[in-house]
Amino acid sequence: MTHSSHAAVVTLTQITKGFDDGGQYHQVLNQLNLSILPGETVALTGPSGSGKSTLLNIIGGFEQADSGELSLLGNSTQRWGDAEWSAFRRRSLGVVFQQYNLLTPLNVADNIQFPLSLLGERWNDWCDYLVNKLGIAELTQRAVEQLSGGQQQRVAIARALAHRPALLLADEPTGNLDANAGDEVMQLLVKLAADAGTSILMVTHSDTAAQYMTRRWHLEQGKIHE
Ligand SMILES: Nc1ncnc2c1ncn2[C@@H]1O[C@H](COP(=O)(O)OP(=O)(O)OP(=O)(O)O)[C@@H](O)[C@H]1O
Repeated sequence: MTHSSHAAVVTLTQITKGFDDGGQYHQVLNQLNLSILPGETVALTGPSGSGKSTLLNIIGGFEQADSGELSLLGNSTQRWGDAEWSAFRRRSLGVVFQQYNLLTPLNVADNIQFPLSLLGERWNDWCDYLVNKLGIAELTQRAVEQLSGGQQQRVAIARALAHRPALLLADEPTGNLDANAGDEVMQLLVKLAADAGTSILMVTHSDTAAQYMTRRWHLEQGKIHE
């Protein structure tokens, strides 16, 4: 896999996806042509059921489009098998969900180190920077289930950015937080992703959260309106 710093992080060409809905074909994504450049941040909005999660899942390789082409970091994914997808996710992808999905038997530091350990790397200065900025430096030895929701989401952000991925996929990252905690998390997410050179694609129902991104894709009836 080559990695050109000038290539788009994500390029979708004529991406189409539908599902069988009780014998009827229901088209969710209709010939989408989109790209995300290095460092760009995009809010993905749209009504419930419009296909936002489906689009995120296709970009992360968790679901396959019916037709069209997906390129990541300038590489067509058409012929990728499990090994190429794993390598891409390990090296170049971070994810943050509404449910924090932390590894509960592990403490904070081990959660943050986890993506690095998959790359044969260790805790480093960037990890120190992340936990300091996120205000969780004092919590690194704590079990994650002892933390508040806002604290757990900060740990999830540190884990998602620990390996400075090219792309962060976020699905309602502030969905479980109150307005103040949500604003704080969004500010930190945007700042730290910028420091890491990470592009963001974030699904959200929240206008407030969407405003933190520089672009907005509104998905409705299979099409994106920007
Ligand atoms: N595996 C599947 N099999 C059948 N239908 C599916 C499948 N996955 C998604 N769908 C359908 O595709 C449509 C889009 O679903 P998706 O979850 O992507 O929407 P969404 O915009 O993320 O919704 P929400 O905002 O409610 O999370 C929905 O009508 C859903 O029922």
